[in-house]
Amino acid sequence: MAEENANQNRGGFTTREALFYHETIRPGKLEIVATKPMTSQRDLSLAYSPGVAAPVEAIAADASLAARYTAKANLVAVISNGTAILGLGNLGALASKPVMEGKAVLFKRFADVDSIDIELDTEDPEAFINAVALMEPTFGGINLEDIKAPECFIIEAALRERMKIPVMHDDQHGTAIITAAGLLNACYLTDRKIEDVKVVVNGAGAAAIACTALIKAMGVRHENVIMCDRSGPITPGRDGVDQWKSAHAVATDATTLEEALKGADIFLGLSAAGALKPEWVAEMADKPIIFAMANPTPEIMPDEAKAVRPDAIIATGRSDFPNQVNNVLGFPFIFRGALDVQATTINEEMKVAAATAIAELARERVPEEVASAYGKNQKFGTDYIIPAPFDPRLIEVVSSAVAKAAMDSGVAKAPIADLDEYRHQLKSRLNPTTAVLTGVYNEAKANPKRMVFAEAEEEVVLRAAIQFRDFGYGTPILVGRTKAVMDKLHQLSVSDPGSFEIQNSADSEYVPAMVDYLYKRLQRRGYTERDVRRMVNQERNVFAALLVALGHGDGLISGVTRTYAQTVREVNLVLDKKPDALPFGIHMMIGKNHTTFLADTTINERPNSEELAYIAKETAAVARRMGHEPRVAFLSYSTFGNPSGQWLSNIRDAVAILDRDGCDFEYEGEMAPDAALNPRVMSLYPFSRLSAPANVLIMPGLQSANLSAKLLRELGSNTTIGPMLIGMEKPVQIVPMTAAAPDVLTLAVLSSAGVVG
Ligand SMILES: NC(=O)C1=CN([C@@H]2O[C@H](COP(=O)(O)OP(=O)(O)OC[C@H]3O[C@@H](n4cnc5c(N)ncnc54)[C@H](OP(=O)(O)O)[C@@H]3O)[C@@H](O)[C@H]2O)C=CC1
Ligand SMILES: CC(=O)C(=O)O
Ligand SMILES: [Mg+2]
Repeated sequence: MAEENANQNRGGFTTREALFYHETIRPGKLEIVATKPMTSQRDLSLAYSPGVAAPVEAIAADASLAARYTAKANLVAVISNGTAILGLGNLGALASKPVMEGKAVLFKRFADVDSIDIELDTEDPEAFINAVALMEPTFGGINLEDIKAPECFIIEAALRERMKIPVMHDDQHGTAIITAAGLLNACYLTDRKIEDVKVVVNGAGAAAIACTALIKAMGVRHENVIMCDRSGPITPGRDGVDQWKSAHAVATDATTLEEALKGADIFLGLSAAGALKPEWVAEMADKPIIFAMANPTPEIMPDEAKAVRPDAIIATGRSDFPNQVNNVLGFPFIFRGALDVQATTINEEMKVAAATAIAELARERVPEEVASAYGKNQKFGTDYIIPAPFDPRLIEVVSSAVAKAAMDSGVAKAPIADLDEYRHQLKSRLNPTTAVLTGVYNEAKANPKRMVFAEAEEEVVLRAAIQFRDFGYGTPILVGRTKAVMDKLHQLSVSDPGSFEIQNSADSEYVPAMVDYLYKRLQRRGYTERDVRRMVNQERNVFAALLVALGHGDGLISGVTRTYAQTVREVNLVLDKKPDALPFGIHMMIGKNHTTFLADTTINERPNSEELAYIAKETAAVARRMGHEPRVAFLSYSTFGNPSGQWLSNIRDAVAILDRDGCDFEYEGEMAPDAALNPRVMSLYPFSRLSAPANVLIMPGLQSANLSAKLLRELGSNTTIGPMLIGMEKPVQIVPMTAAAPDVLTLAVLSSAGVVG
């Protein structure tokens, strides 16, 4: 690779970096992961011979059981012959593999659809059709990709006819759905009526023809669309025009793309890099809408278009510019919905439902995860006409709309009875935290509290506070300098900043009472009134805790500007622990199939047996409040005395205390983590009182607890929530200094729902 090629800028990275990405870790972007254990002779017998005969016979007797006993129902093939790889042209089946692997990964990442790429080395439609049709037993759906027109039309129509599973050529229909959604919103933003817009489509291939058909079905008038191919506008009777292009022929005086664009409202580019010149854009109507969707290089770069038409709305197919109009927003979610109802096809109703759902979603407030991922505030407008691919709402909203449309139009073999429950499952599918925390969120909403956000000048905290209010969890009280907080609220495009309660120690009416209260509390602990006044005025944790102590707020959240220990110290100046309580910390680890609670991860360095027993009981209670039947393991390096050691008696005594107290949950110890968590190791100890792997792990000391929590956060694949502080007289939560807004929000909600505290 010549050095200048290696360093070619490809939009924020070089050719070398893109190649390294594909080469490193292991070549390519995909691997297959088994869903069942395969570690013992028994596993082998079950998975393969003789066990596998059971599902074989069942499926032979009833084909529908393939959905139950195999991966078929959630498996989609991404199939290409490489004749139209993005906008790079016909580079052959093998060269298309990186794109197809990529699409397979996107299926998994965005919609938990298992997917595999298949590249077929043929340009003969008949051979292609036969090869794909024969694969019907393997897959739940077929996503055709990057097959050029007009062969793609013949191939897709034949396969839809022959196969009883959904077949969709993504470059046609996936693209059309997203384009329609984007155009609806762009027209809305520029006050255009869909039936009046004048559109020039550049390109007359797979994507262009399908997009044009769909926007016409949604109201754009046939005579208002001029479609151009490499030879210019397609007019009735023009030579060399096939049946698919001629369906969009219109009479026009324009003989070139340039002429066609004069006065046009919309340019829809599904052609090739650089096909649109800035000087032609200059001739378009006011507030022109420019969708330059060729990949990887658009028909015109956004800055070139903006330079001549600052009033334009511009979209491309790329992730590195605003308004990514790309079928990645569609195909994962469309297939998710289709698979979930076992749709026999993807019909027009399902496509229109998807387009409408995506368009409507863009008009709603953008969630924090998206704002964090994109590093800026996104709000419906000319630079945000369509949701971003990382928007976690897409799966819920688009897939459920598609599933419903499939049911309503009679193509669902397995209709869903409870669509609300289905939406909930969709949400949880990618984010197990959602499933675990939904009950807590609902509890918070049912009984909204006033939560003091002690560090409201910090953006992560402010974002969390805004969501706390907007999602109806309660009322945030923002502690900070009034102007600094107001400026940040404006920067975050909050429409009603004046409606937030801001508490500023410089002018709060509560200060005299606070000083009075705190002085009484601290005067015999070495503090003068002047010390106290200074702390109230200058220490935001002290001021915030006083708001709670004096009843102006129900709970407190802090931690991003001070270390954990310092924040605890400042809060303790004002608030006590609960009588007879031992404050401690819990980390919650949420994995795909299990949730585990770890304690004490923050406060007590060497808990004695009474303290360990207390921590176990309280952590079990938190687990239960969060809907998990607790199974407590007291962890150690030793399992039931082996190896022996001098640190074990504490743990044994803690178990004896639970025996004495007659607890209503399972507990056991001392045990090493494998004896607590791994069923095979557990089976070596048939006398153990744990009926299943433990989900509450009581650690022997702060060192091991804190290290484990942090190691799991850094090295494990689980989502970590916490530390959650237990045992304070008022709900107080202290987040890590590295917390992002969703972490702050989660702890605020857990606290306000009374689940922890
Ligand atoms: N953003 C997105 O989500 C998507 C973008 N695309 C992009 O759309 C483009 C076309 O893809 P696809 O439809 O699958 O490919 P096809 O091969 O089916 O179609 C290509 C079309 O583009 C036309 N074309 C090529 N160069 C020019 C040019 N300079 N001026 C006018 N027309 C031109 C061809 O004209 P002719 O018929 O005369 O050969 C043909 O009609 C690609 O760049 C692709 O990356 C596609 C799908 C999704
Ligand atoms: C995005 C896509 O599918 C394409 O450019 O072909
Ligand atoms: Mg494509």
